[in-house]
Amino acid sequence: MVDDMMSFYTGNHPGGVPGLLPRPYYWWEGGALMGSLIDYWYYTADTRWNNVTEEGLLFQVGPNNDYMPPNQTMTEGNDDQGFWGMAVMSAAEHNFQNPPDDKPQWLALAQAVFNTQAARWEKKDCGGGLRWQIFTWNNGYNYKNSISQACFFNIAARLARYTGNQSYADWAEQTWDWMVATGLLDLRNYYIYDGMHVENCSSITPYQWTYNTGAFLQGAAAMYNYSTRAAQVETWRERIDGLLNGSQVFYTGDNKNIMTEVACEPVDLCDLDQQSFKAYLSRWMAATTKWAPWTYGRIKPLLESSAMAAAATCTGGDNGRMCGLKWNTRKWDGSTGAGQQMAAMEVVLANTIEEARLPVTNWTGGTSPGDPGAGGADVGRKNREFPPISTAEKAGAYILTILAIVGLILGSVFVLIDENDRSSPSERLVRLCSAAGNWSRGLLKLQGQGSKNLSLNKYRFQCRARALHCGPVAVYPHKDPILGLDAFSEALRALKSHRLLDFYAGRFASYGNTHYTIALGKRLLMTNEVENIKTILGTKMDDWPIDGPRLLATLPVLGPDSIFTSNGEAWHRARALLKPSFVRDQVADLKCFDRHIKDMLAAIPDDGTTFDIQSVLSDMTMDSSTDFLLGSSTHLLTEASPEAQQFVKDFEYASRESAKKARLGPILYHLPHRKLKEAVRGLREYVRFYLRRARAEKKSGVARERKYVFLDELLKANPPEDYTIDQILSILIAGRDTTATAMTSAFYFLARSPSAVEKLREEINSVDDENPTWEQLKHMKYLNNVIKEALRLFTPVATNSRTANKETVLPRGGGKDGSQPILVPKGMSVRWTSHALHRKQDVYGPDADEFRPERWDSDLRVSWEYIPFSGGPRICPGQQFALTQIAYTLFKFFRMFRAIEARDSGPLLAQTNLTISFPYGCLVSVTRA
Ligand code: HEM
Repeated sequence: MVDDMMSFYTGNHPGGVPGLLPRPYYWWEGGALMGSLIDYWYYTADTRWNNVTEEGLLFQVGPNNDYMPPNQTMTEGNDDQGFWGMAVMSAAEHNFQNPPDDKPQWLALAQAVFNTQAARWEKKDCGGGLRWQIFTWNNGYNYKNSISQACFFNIAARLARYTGNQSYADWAEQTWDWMVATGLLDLRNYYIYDGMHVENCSSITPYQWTYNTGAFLQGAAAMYNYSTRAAQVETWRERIDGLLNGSQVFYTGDNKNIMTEVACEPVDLCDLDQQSFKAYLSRWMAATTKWAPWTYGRIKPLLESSAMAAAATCTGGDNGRMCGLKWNTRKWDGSTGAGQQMAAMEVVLANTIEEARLPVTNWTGGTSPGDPGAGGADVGRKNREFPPISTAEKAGAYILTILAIVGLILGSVFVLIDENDRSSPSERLVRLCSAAGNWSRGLLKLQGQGSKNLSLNKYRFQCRARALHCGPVAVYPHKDPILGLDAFSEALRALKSHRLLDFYAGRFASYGNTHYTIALGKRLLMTNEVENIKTILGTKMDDWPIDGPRLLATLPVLGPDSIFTSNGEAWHRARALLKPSFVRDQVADLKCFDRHIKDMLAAIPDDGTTFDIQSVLSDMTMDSSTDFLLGSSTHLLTEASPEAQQFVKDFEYASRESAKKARLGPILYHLPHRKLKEAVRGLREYVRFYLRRARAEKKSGVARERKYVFLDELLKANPPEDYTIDQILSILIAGRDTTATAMTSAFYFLARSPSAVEKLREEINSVDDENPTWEQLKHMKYLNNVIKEALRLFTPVATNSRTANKETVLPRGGGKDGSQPILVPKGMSVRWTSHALHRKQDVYGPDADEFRPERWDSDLRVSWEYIPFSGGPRICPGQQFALTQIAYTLFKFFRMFRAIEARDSGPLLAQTNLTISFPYGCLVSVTRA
């Protein structure tokens, strides 16, 4: 096992650096590996690796013999230094071969680490503790994490035991007390949480790692062993038992006895660092039994079951012996690494702890010379020795400066790049991304590299995700490392060429059903997962209000109080007001509609001339909508008044421009748009005129020509005038273009499918009445299949979005394969495309892109996989109204015409605004029956 572990080590190869694991492993893990080598020798007495170990431990001490080598200070944290300190402490305790006299000695090195860290104890923020990072300029300086305290506590306690010096014990006590006082160590369950930012000491990052518990456990055992006063002995005994109770959280499996890195293993998100953590819990649990012997009966069975499970995973790699990460699967999980090998080896060796020697002290055979004053210089804490800055780094720094300014212009962030800041471009990049928050790079890059040496501040979210066992999606569909410019310009090109829906579909195919994308420097989560859409629209609707892009696209026209733009109470009020107006009587009243159909049919050339059917259908839906809503049609198909023509012009302009504005993003969105404002004012005044007329007629008791007018129904509740206008315009926006698009796409497909037309006509002609009733239409199966299929393939609301109003979880998209839950941060907008959803081959079969109305005759069962009218509480209230109109139009059309022929070739391109429309129309010709 040791040889397999050492197959990752290159420090003893020609050109290798002693003590270091090769990149991408961090420096600290070299120290941890040295600790494993000392353990290996301690348990087995095999000395083969001792010289390599000694060489590695001595090579990394740095010029002041305190494990602060200048080339590591860029990222060195107290915990990193601590791991080297604990390794040399083990060397002293096990009487590992002592270095030559002219070299620093193990115990003195451990004391140097302790001294430098004790000097860093800082009371100002959070009342004490060590910061994670040592240097003010490093990310993570403002974070106080448990592992930094754990390493310090562990070394202090062991030094107290080894040297008998009470001042070490005092520091250990103080560290323990501070951990408890801050809540990082929760005495109710002895859970140890990750850490906290000094800006808010009460906001604790709540995930738990095995190594924190392990380091405190062994330290507590050292304190127990060191203590002489009965009360103190009893206190530490209690604490050890408490920590052992708390450690139970790390054991999973049927019998809860297999060690597991629970914050990352189940979701396949353990980074390179975390892959090794179980090595340390194993190491320190075993060591605990030496100083707190009563724990043996409890610890040994856990080590045994874990070792057996770990060994069962060691069947991988080219040699068939490499160990995996997930012990509780009892088979190799396909992963290999130094961490996996260290962990498996340590847990197996730990099982022989009973036979192993007791660690020594100064009085019980310890031979390592100490130096209580070592490490006092603590160089680097205030001054850093910089590696020379290269030309490439300078160039990188300039680029990043420019990008930072671009970030400001785009309204995202500005990262001040200080002339004296000598950090490398990649460090700056990381800082830029972290400050940007919304920018893509932060989470992604660091997730790949392991985030240990980088600020947890920027990973707070990722860490939360781990803690909650829901991994972030790992795929970012842009190549540009910073702004995602190429993805953005590709999307813009697709939008301009009316292929945005294909572009989205391509992204889903390439990057999975849930992935992040970039729009104007802001991250946006794309999802095509049925479960996620159901959660957003249904089960967790309250977490997902209309906001972000979806809101911006309608706000200029509708204002914040309409049914289409409001949320919460305001939305409930608007919905309650409108819902009764969608009554069955009105839906089934086809008389109002019949008039406009007749106008439309009369406007169609029946001499074989090519015409754009979308145009006549749009006119018809505007005429019928205004008639139904206001009691007065625009009569676009016959003799529209100049006011009506202006109204329609304003309506179309305002819809188009507000959609465009939404695409500019939240900053540029606020630029004034005078023409849009004027168009909106015109729209509202037009509706206001009819509203006042309806009020006046109501007052004077003038009878309506038609029995049902939507406005009359609304006025029964006597809402304020502008509020009523908001709602009327909402329905116009919601109902007009959607219905026109649904009809256009039905004709588009029928014009290309003579057999479907034949079948449809057969069904239509089987009805005796010229004017079918609502019930008759409902019973026409093929007709309804045609409509369903058209709504599937070109669903009018092709994309939609919502924005999380709190940190929340979606069921799918996290983890390596996207099958795990995913944590979504507050403020993140999530977009789905019903267009892509409706064409999923796993739901609709390999011919999902084809128009085949018959598919609805089969046993195709869909629920959230088919959502042309959305779903959940905000489901379209106009659904029956729209379906009836479409069915009636098709019925009347095919009673009059026996054939429809496509007069354009090429794919049907879609312009994507709030609803889709066909930018080049839909050219057809017809033949009279
Ligand atoms: C084929 C035609 C139609 C389709 C495909 C359709 C689709 C939709 C969709 C997908 C939504 C949800 C939008 C969102 O939550 O962001 C919606 C909402 C809505 N639709 Fe429709 N719709 C159609 C016709 C109509 C008609 C004819 C009316 C009214 C006469 C109407 C009134 C509404 C209203 C008021 C809402 C907002 C509901 C709410 O937020 O509570 N729709 N529609």
